[in-house]
Amino acid sequence: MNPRPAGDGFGLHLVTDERVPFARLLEVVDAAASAGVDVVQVRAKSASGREFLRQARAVADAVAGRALVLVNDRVDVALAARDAGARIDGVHLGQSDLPPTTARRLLGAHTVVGWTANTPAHLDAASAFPAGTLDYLGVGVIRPTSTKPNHPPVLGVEGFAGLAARTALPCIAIGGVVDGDVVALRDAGAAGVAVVSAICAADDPGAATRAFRTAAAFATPGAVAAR
Ligand SMILES: Cc1ncc(COP(=O)(O)OP(=O)(O)O)c(N)n1
Ligand SMILES: Cc1nc(C(=O)O)sc1CCOP(=O)(O)O
Ligand SMILES: [Mg+2]
Repeated sequence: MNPRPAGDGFGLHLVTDERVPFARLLEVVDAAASAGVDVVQVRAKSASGREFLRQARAVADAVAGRALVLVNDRVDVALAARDAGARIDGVHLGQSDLPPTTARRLLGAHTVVGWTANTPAHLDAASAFPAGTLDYLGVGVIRPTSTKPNHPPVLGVEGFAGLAARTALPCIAIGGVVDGDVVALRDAGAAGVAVVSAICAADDPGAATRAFRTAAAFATPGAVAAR
């Protein structure tokens, strides 16, 4: 089960920003879902398990089936939110979270499991998992970003391309990405982009989402050939 791309075939992931007051964040999620975001990932690094569960359920309610909803880091929170009736489509796991093989077993085949891969060794480890373990890789950072303190080294578009070339898995570019990067990242092999600030900090998150969608449409192979 791959993260469902929009009609232009380019995946747009919104990762929630815990710096934004939660009521505003739900407005952002609603606007982005209306404007065609493909995936909303609930990220709440400093929340308790109980608070993270509350946020995951509320985000899933706000999305209301218009995009996939993933939980960052916490398989237990994804399971608990599902148990409470929320539509949770999967998880995004980092290198220090539960192994993707465990997540796959616990969450089942019809669940999205994404994994962070920032180095050649991570890419090779991703390829070594049994087929069907992972749906996509998050690869970054493209640029320095204040959203993730102590983020991994900056790859730039060229560094991203080098990592993406090592795997057949879809690679989602993350870290400092803006809509003006979409064409270059797609040309570099990105199956999509994941953004926090570019949508969450925008005055008009719907317009910000549409700017990514428009850029992705211009970056489709057909549109490139037609230019
Ligand atoms: C799509 C996507 N890619 C990478 C990440 C980073 O995940 P992780 O390495 O677990 O870091 P945190 O987000 O937990 O700080 C991501 N969240 N999404
Ligand atoms: C959550 C996250 N993970 C990253 C990684 O490279 O693993 S970069 C990042 C933050 C992305 O936020 P923004 O779009 O505001 O730069
Ligand atoms: Mg993580």
